[in-house]
This record gives sequence, structure tokens and C-alpha cells, in this order.
Amino acid sequence: MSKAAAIDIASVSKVYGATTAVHAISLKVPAGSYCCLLGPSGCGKSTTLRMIAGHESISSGDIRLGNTVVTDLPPARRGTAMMFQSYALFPHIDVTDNVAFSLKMKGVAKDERRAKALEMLKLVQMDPYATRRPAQLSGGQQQRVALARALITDPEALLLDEPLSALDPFLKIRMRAELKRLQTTLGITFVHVTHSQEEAMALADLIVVMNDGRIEQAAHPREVFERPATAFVARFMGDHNVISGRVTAATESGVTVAVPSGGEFTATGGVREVGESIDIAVRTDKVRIGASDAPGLGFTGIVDNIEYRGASVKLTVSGAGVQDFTAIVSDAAFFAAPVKVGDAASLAWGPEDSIVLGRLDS
Ligand SMILES: Nc1ncnc2c1ncn2[C@@H]1O[C@H](COP(=O)(O)OP(=O)(O)OP(=O)(O)O)[C@@H](O)[C@H]1O
Repeated sequence: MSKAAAIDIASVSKVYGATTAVHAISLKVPAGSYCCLLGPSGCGKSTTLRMIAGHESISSGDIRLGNTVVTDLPPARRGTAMMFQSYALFPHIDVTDNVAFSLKMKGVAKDERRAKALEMLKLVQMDPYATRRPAQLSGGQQQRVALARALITDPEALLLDEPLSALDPFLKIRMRAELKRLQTTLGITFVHVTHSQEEAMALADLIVVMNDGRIEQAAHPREVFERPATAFVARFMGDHNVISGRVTAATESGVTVAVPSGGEFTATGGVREVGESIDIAVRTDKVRIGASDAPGLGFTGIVDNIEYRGASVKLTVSGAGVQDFTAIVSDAAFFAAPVKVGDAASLAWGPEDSIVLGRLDS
């Protein structure tokens, strides 16, 4: 129905007085992709989105939408539409007029704009509510109206700032599926800001992990999960243990790392030099209880905590200079040889489950 545009962010910064909210980030979002900007509060994701939308000026760098440099264009001339966290519907007019509002601003005749609004309401399954006022709708319904209102301008890219954060957990999951369906149906580029890893994993085909105004990693969710680029990404995505230490041996295929007053661990990938301080990551779900059959791929420690999670059991073990190392094992594996808090336990993992994390250069 609409055409999708690629978004090219080239060395874009945002400075507010003494605060640099975004530090010279560069990112290419392919046309028609579902991109999630993910990161903790204050990392600069909303500022980045607002700069794409044109609601925030760009301190330096350029943004292109398709072949057009939009850096200095007003929001309405960029080919983007934005859906805000608070849906900001007009309370005194009905749903149809709310959706038709931007067409009214453009001088489109009443019948034509109401017909187009109804078409958009059908797209989000809200046509039965066309004559209601916003106050007569639930939060989820208001959100659908806000979506229809953003889509009526036929944007090449839809920008969404925490669109699901006001919804209850049940509705959140339903609307998540709706957003994905809409994006697939329309085929346009979506850029969605969220602080939820789960939401980003469920929706995106490009996750951009931000921290302190910089991009730590931009990749497909599977790659972000399987090959986190930095210790920040590994910790933020969860499900990884991060071990810090100094390189004592390095080959082309990997390293050995000594933990201060602790053990030595091996990890694959990432060319590193002896003496460097680095982080390695071990996936929590790849750890098993039992002695390691290779040096550097396990340790023995004391069990600090055990949480039963139904299909799995989460164990926290400290030893070999490593604190609160997490292992998630299947319930069958755990109950075959159960351990208690305070017991000594050996943990082990495979060579491919321990990887070298990169550094954040710059
Ligand atoms: N108008 C402003 N004036 C000064 N500083 C600002 C302004 N807007 C944002 N900032 C600062 O810029 C940084 C990034 O803010 P931003 O809103 O982009 O973060 P965020 O990742 O979207 O956070 P949240 O999830 O809390 O919305 C923060 O340190 C914030 O305090």
C-alpha cells in the first residue's frame, strides 16, 4: 500500500547545553524493516527517534530518508509519522475526526478525509467505534486510533515511542502481535523505542542497543543474543554471565583469561593480546551441573541461591573469583542430582558457549 524508505543516520549528535544526549551515532535501517531502539532510561533512544521525526533539531550529522536528506525539513515534510507514548487524541471530537485531523490540516475535503479515516480505522479494527469520543474507549482502543491517525498520511516510516508502555501485560502482548501484523501488511519501515528486551526480541528484525548516547550493537535479535558485542549488551539482554579478567594466552581462535584471585577461563573469538583486560560471556542456559572435561570451561563454587521456575531451575554459584554466576538447567537435570544452598557444585560448559566480548571504542 505505501512505499517504505530506508533511514540513514550519519554521525548524528544531539547536545543539550552541557549534556551530549547522542554521540555521533551512525545507523542504517533498511527499507521495510522493523527496527527497535533498545536501552535503559536516558540512553538517548527517544532523542534519536525525535531527531528522525524532526521534533528535535540535530546538533551535527545528517539523516536521510530514502534519497532525501531530511535533516532540516519540518516533521510534516519528511515522510515519517510518529506515534507518541501518550496517544494525545483530541477529547472533544470523535474518533473519525481524530484520525482525519492531519488531512484536515492539509485542506482535504470533509467527505474524502472521513472516508480515508474509516479505511484506516478498518486497518486497526476500530471501524465499529468510528463515532465515539476518545474518553469512551479503552487504553488499547485509544492506541489503535492513534496508530490509524499516524498512518493516514501514508508515511514511508512509522516512528513509535514506547507504544506499549501504558498497556497492561495481557494487552501489551496482544498489541505487540498487532504491531507486527501491521508492519508486515503495510511493508513500511517501523522504528520503535523500547526499554524491554523481550519486546525488542519479539518484534524487531534489527535491534539497536544504546547506552549512554552511543550504539553498542545493531544487529538481528538472534545475533544480539548469541553474539553480544559488548559486556553492556550481554548484561542488558540478560541470560549471559560476564566474567572479567586479564588475558594470559591468546591464539587466533580465542583466549585464556585469568580472573583476579580466581580461576582461568577460556573463550573463543575476538583477537586479543596477552595482558589486556577483557570480558567474556557464558550463556546461562548452556551451563550444566557437573565437572568440566576441559580446562577453563567450568569451575567449582558454592551455591548461593536456587529458584525453581517450572520447566527449569536457576542456580547462582560463586567461586574461582566469580560472583553470582547463573546457570539455568532443566528441571530433569536438576532433580536427577539436586543440590542445596551452601553445597559445593561444579559447573561446566562447552567451548562454543564462552565468547570474547568486544570493547566500546570511542
Ligand atoms: N530537552 C532536554 N534538555 C536537556 N537534556 C535532555 C533533554 N531531553 C533529553 N535530555 C537528556 O538527554 C539524555 C537522553 O534522553 P532520552 O530521552 O533520549 O533518553 P531515553 O533513552 O529515551 O530515556 P527514557 O527511556 O527515560 O525516555 C538524558 O540524559 C536526558 O536527561
